[in-house]
Amino acid sequence: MVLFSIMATAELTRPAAPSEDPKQPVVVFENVSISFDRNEVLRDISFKVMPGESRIVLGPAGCGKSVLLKLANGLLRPDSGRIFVFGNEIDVMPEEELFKLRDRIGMVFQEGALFDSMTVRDNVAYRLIEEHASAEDINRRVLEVLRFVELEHTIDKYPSELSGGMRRRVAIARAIVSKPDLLLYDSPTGGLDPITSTTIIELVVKQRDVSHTSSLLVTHRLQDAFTMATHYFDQQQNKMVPLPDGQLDPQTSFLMLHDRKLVFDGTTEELVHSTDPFIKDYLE
Ligand SMILES: Nc1ncnc2c1ncn2[C@@H]1O[C@H](COP(=O)(O)OP(=O)(O)OP(=O)(O)O)[C@@H](O)[C@H]1O
Repeated sequence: MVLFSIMATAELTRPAAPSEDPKQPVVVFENVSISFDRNEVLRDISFKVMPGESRIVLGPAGCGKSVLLKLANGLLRPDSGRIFVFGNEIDVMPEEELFKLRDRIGMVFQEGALFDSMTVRDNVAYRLIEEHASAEDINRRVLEVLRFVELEHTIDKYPSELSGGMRRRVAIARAIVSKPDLLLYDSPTGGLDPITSTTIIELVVKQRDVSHTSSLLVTHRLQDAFTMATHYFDQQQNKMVPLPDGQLDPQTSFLMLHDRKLVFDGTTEELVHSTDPFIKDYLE
């Protein structure tokens, strides 16, 4: 296993997105539990996401990582506990208010989940159309995000004409089109080969370092997680590069779920040095 040196400097700390109060958590889970048909999936989960932070959610298959993301955008409601997003308690929020709140949240679903019958343009524009943005604004913004994910040339194609990696890029473009303050990524590299996965993580890191958007990212690939923790996006070189001197990104940290509970909440350094037998086993 690779061990990393502690980030000694504060200058790599990213600022909060301009619309955010840097001291107010973007997401707070307080003692959240949820069951389906008496099958308890999450028990007493508490954690925070601060502005500009990327929190990577790890854990074995079926441990509730997707459920946690769905709780964070109000698609599921907890049985007990409280969830705050942008300071609003969402577990008691009426559906129409949740709808408005979700305008500030971008979600990249498992497998991308694009609309197959729509072109790339319409997939990406979907949310802006729902928000009744003007045709001119929609065009401009769709082109802007497709350029960001380097897929401008696919604008008139259908998802079936794209590779798996391209479809994920479109899914990311669709999630960021309305400039969200929180991004929820559900296994953005799931089912992709390692090389394509790295290009998707490079895009996630680019989004993180260019827009400073807070995020929760579920992944099955430890490699993705450690790439995010050890790299940054260099805008001059227009590529992702390792942080100097083996440093770690101070705003990328980890949550680990196991057997319904949150068994880890901490930094990369703390994770790799954990003496917990389950975590050691998981990392190996
Ligand atoms: N809407 C639902 N109704 C009933 N059970 C559900 C529902 N959503 C999730 N579950 C159950 O909750 C558990 C956790 O599911 P979840 O998809 O969150 O796991 P995960 O950690 O994301 O898994 P994976 O790593 O395989 O993607 C599973 O047992 C699943 O069957």
